Amino acid sequence: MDLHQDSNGSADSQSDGLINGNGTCLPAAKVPELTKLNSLENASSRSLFKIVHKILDDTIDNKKEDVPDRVASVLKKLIQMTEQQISKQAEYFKKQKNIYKTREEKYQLKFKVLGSLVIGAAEENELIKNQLQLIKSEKKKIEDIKKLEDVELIRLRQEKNECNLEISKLKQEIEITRDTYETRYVQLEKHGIEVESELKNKITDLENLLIGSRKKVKELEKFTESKFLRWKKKERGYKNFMDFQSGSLKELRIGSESIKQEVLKTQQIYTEEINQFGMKIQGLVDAAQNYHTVLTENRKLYNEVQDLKGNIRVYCRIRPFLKGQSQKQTTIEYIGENGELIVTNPSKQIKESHRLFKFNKVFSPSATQEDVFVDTQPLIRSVLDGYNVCIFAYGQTGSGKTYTMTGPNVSSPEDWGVNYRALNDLFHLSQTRRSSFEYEIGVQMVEIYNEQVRDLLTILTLTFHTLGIWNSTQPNGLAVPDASMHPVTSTADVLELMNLGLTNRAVGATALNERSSRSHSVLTVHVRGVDLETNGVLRGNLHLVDLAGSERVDRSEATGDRLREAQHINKSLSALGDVIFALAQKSQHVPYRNSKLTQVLQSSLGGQAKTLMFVQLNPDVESFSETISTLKFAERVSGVELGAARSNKDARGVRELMEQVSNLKDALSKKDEEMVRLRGGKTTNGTPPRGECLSESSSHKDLNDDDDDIEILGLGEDDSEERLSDISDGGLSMGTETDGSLSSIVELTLFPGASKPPVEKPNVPAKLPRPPQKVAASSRKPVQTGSSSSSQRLAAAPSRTSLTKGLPRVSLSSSGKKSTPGSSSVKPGVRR
Ligand SMILES: Nc1ncnc2c1ncn2[C@@H]1O[C@H](COP(=O)(O)OP(=O)(O)OP(=O)(O)O)[C@@H](O)[C@H]1O
Repeated sequence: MDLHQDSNGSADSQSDGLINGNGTCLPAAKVPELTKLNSLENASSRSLFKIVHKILDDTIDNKKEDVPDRVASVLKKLIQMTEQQISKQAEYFKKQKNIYKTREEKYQLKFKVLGSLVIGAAEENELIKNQLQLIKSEKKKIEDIKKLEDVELIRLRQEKNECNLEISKLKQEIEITRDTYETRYVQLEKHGIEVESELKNKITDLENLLIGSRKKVKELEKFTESKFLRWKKKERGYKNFMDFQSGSLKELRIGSESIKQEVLKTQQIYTEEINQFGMKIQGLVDAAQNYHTVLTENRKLYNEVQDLKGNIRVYCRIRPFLKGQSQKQTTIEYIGENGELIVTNPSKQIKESHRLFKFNKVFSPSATQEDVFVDTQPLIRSVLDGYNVCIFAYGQTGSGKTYTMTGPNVSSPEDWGVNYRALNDLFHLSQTRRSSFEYEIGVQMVEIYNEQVRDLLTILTLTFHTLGIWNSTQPNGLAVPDASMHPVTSTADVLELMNLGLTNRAVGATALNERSSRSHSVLTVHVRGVDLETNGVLRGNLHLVDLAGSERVDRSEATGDRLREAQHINKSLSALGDVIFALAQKSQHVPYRNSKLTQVLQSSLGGQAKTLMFVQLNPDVESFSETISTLKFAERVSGVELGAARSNKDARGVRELMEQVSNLKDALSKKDEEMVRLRGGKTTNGTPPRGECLSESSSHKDLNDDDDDIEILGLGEDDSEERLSDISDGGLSMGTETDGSLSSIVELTLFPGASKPPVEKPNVPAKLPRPPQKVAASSRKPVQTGSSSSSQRLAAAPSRTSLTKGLPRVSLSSSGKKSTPGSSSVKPGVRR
């Protein structure tokens, strides 16, 4: 606030006077009095300033000396007032500030309220707008309806007019109709009166009739009553009859109850008996199980004996249908676990279409390379013990010979055939024996093509060098010394060499098989072992032979070179058959020299070697006749005994083996006795149990197994023997062929486990297949069957039959040179 203003806010004093406390201006002459202290108290600041100015002016003008005290007091007062005013002003400002603050807050609140009010108002506004919109649309609709109603109203009005017109018309019509009806009514009334009188007459007539009818009803009631009484009588009679019937029914029930009790008793007795019977059967099952164990052991022993006797083993392998052949019909009807095989020609449902063969083993199409090798392994391993072993694959083109011997894919060990697996196994075994033996293994591989021997392990040149063959008595035991010998120490070496060999192998094309091998390939593994303890040397060699296809020449449609090839192949296969046969006959002369193949294999086909033949079959029905001739050949081979295999070491070993043979024979006879005991002792006709017979001829074991099976099925001894004897009529053959009608019987009798139910045939054949061993065995005694005709037939059986019966004939005629006399036939029971 301006200092020139007093506390009451009065106006400025005049320039020449002072303003007093009431706001009036003081004259300048009174100033000195006012400056006295008590009067200054109430002076305003403006007047004080004026006083100060006056004093100062006076002082300047008059130069008075008492001025300073008064001035000082005035100034002091002035300052105090100024201070008070300032503090008042400050307080006033503070208050004002607080007031403003509260006002501001209030206003802010109001602002907020107003803001929310504004938002609410806006929303409301929006709603109202919407409602307005709705009302507008509603209004429009109502207006539309109203328009429609107006139109309707006009239409109704028109209708009303029309109706009015109609009504007036109708009214006129009604008037007319009423008049006509009235006249009609009068007429009808007249008529009614006439009819009434008529009806009254009729009613009196009817009443008379009713009286008559009532009379009749009464009569009828009397008649019905008498009938009812009669029926009642009858009912009583029936009731008596029913009572009698129910009485007898009760009696029947009691009777049936007692029968039931009896049946229950009988059932109980039966159950007990069945339980006892079950226990007996259990005993029989146990016995049968033991019997089977004994059978298995016997079979093992038999195999060992057969091994020692030197029987040529025959394994039959059936190849599966190739891709794209799945729709083809198969000729294989049955594959038994014990080497039985039934082939049939499904396209010809004739009697002879079923044929049974029996070999050491039959591998089904699903058999793996490993399965095949596992059964071959023991034979291969004996090479390390100094034995000569020959394994060859025989069969028509495309039947799987190369698959079995070599395998389809060398790079995959699972596909390896017998060749690779054999060498692999030999390496493995020689390693495990290295502490007691030191082995050297060498490999030769030759091919016999058109009767020329060629080395397959030299680098291929355009012209093959034909090699000479030495006989096996050469000091080094090599049949083809000129063929390169390759020492091998690992499977990798073998793989490398055989790859070279396979590349070099001559492959020709025929109509039957594009890849058909038209040559025999012979892989020979030579093993030389030194016993580190005794320094004794043993030598063994293994011939692994993949023969060329055995099919007939006419079928392959070959001409020219191919015909010549086929003739050579057939000639060598015939020669192989002849050699095997001569060995079986113990002939003085064995015709090794008839073919290069037999010359090469000489050391492994002799009496001291172990021989295994894989018979390969194509299951395709088109190959049926080839299959049969292959199987016939194999069947003949399977019965051939070459004599005990001998190890190529000192004689001590042979003696040991002979001892082993007699020990095995003893063990076998014991087993036979045990088996007879299990089967229930002696036979009914007093003959010694067959086991005793068989113990004398242990090589009959397979047949014996069959006999046992027959007996289990309840066929009489005599009967079965007769049949078995009859079979030998077949001559040489190891008697395993049979006709079509036999198949079911064969299944039932030889393979009781076969699931196929036997089909009843009208003519049961008198022959049963006879496994080869029985016929071929030298020590076989004629079986006492009580049927003289069968034994006569056995005696009268042809003495010799060609071993090469199943072989193609073209080569024989074309070569013009047949095997040595005696080699073309075989005795039915090969005697030793
Ligand atoms: N067990 C099998 N499993 C699968 N395929 C097989 C079997 N056996 C043979 N094959 C196939 O059948 C075909 C013919 O087989 P392979 O060449 O071994 O017959 P082959 O008898 O050696 O014929 P060739 O007389 O011409 O030498 C081949 O494609 C082969 O892979």
